[in-house]
Amino acid sequence: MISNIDHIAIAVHDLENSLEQFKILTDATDAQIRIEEVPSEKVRVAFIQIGNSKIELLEPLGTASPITRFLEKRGEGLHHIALETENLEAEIKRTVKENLLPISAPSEGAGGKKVVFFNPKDTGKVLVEFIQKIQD
Ligand SMILES: CC[C@@H](C(=O)O)C(=O)SCCNC(=O)CCNC(=O)[C@H](O)C(C)(C)COP(=O)(O)OP(=O)(O)OC[C@H]1O[C@@H](n2cnc3c(N)ncnc32)[C@H](O)[C@@H]1OP(=O)(O)O
Ligand SMILES: [Co+2]
Repeated sequence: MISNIDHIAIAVHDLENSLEQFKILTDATDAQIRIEEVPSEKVRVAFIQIGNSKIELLEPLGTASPITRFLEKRGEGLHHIALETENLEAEIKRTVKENLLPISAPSEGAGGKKVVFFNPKDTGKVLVEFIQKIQD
């Protein structure tokens, strides 16, 4: 089951600069913000927690990052939405049954959570991430 919109991600050139803007927009305190490097995805990321969801700001780590390519082709802006589930494998099986296949096998995202992406060409030109909830 998809239980929540975990985050909405925005590709940015300069994480600190964009974070300052989004702190003003959201009135977030430092306690709501977490910054992390995710080498497996070649990104540096800032999460701003807002209720049950987050805004994820993505800065590329190096030229091979998918965010580098995105910024070159499309500039800064909305990059993906992430849908949360308690059972990633079950959700992948469910979509595969409907002929909707992920881009690749699940990998490690921010906070060590398992994530998987669907190609925007199959999902209304919007990149969609599934992210597995860590059980409390
Ligand atoms: C922080 C870790 C993790 C988390 O825990 O939340 C993350 O969020 S990591 C985020 C970064 N990682 C990824 O984005 C991985 C998944 N992405 C990919 O596999 C690729 O970027 C892609 C989506 C398959 C595109 O790669 P590629 O085909 O090589 O790029 P092109 O530049 O050739 O684009 C083809 C086509 O797709 C359009 N496109 C690209 N990115 C997006 C996007 N984010 N949203 C919508 N559309 C996108 C691009 O414009 C091209 O379209 P056309 O020009 O019309 O052909
Ligand atoms: Co994400």
